[in-house]
Amino acid sequence: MIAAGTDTTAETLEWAMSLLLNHPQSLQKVRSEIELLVGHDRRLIQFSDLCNLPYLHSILKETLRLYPVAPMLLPHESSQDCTIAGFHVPRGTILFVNVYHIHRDPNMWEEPKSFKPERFMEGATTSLGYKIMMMPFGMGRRSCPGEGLAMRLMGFALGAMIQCLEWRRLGEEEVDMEEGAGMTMPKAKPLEALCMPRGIII
Ligand code: HEM
Repeated sequence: MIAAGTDTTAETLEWAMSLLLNHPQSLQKVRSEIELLVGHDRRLIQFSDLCNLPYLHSILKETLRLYPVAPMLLPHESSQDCTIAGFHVPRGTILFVNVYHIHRDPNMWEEPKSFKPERFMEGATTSLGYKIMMMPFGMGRRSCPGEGLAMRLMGFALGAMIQCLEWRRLGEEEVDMEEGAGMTMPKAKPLEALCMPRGIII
């Protein structure tokens, strides 16, 4: 449980912050959302604020779409013979679901490789993919039991990092977004960035 809940959330936050550093307009937009809700009275965001921060939530979803930390989910074994998309799958076959590919399928997603948190905002005109092809936590009875906890924890952590700290890239160059190897999908190069305390915590 500890292993399943630590690398996954930490790596997703690293991907999210890397994406935000490469998309400063999204970083500014989410900061404005937080400030509009919390005000400037030095109050740290709380868990109860999360349901009123839809853009923050959309950033996490878009991060999990582009960089699902379990890109092939976990191996499953077919309990009986079945046919999937015309392929015969005998009982006892080990199956992987390539979520990384599904999340970037151009038949399902508009501009699949672009970072566009807006696609997850309510009322946005989204493609079919949004509703049925988003599965960073798996699907069905063996899907991740930590999903609710993970989304709240990551929302709070990312929100607090944005609220309390000013973030900058090391230079003009964009943050390298290459994926590394591993069962969970780490960044090939760990994120290095500059951060400074904002007025709210001084
Ligand atoms: C970004 C955060 C996380 C992601 C993306 C994630 C993703 C996943 C995925 C894809 C699976 C396998 C589902 C399948 O094979 O169909 C899984 C299983 C699991 N996850 Fe998570 N997870 C996250 C956080 C957490 C947290 C915070 C916990 C608990 C504290 C947790 C506990 C578990 C456990 C116990 C399983 C195994 C469930 C089973 O075998 O039935 N996960 N997770």
